[in-house]
Amino acid sequence: MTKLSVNINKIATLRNSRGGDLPNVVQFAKDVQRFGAEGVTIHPRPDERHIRYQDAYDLKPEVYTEYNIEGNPIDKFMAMVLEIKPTQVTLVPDSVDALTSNAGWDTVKHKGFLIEVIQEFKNNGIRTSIFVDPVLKQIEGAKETGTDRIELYTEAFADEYNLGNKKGILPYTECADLADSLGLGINAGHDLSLDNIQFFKENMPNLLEVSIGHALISESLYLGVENVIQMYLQKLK
Ligand SMILES: CC(=O)[C@@H](O)[C@H](O)COP(=O)(O)O
Ligand SMILES: NCC(=O)COP(=O)(O)O
Repeated sequence: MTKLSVNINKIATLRNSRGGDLPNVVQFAKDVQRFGAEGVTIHPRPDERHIRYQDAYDLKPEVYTEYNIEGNPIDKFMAMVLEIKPTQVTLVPDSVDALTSNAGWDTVKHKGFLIEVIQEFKNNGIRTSIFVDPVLKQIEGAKETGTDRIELYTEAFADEYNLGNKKGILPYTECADLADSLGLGINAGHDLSLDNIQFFKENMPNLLEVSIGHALISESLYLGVENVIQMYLQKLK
């Protein structure tokens, strides 16, 4: 059984575009859980252009499933996560100006830093995960940091799948086998969608959790628009 954690960054991005509180991020988190999502993921960035730090606090009492906070562990991020104490923190090495996450950690180069940060989160009872590319030496490096889990960065898989190349799954299955043998839990995310998720899941038997945002929110718009148009037409009669 693989848990679905819904990344609600896009809801905050839409809200921020008009400055008000529509759509309401906390209400959306409550709704996705009511509809069956098994977790809520947010990824606050230093410039807060998507989800804001205040949202992370506001969500805390409302997320009764798994609360996963992703981000680069700069001081401000660490202080916030240590105060909120979500179920899981996922460490992502984003640069400040990254449009979206675009690389996993170099777990070999940053081993010392990651050991320190992970220890601090674990001492506070927060499960840890590290965002990594599907590269065997990065999985071995992740094991040495003491992390509970890895999150496999799935953009490369999604791109290949889109092009019709199903072999793009192979680095992921190899890394998953290795992670499993090392006792690391396996999460995955980035560009997963209704198109590719079933194939990914079927090939990753030990997949604990996926976090999905961009495609899931876009698909919700496409799949919901007919209903909403009909509702407007009724009111305009
Ligand atoms: C680590 C990861 O792949 C996601 O957190 C992704 O970065 C979503 O963040 P944005 O919605 O800010 O692009
Ligand atoms: N960790 C990945 C995530 O939260 C969502 O990524 P995406 O579906 O928005 O690409």
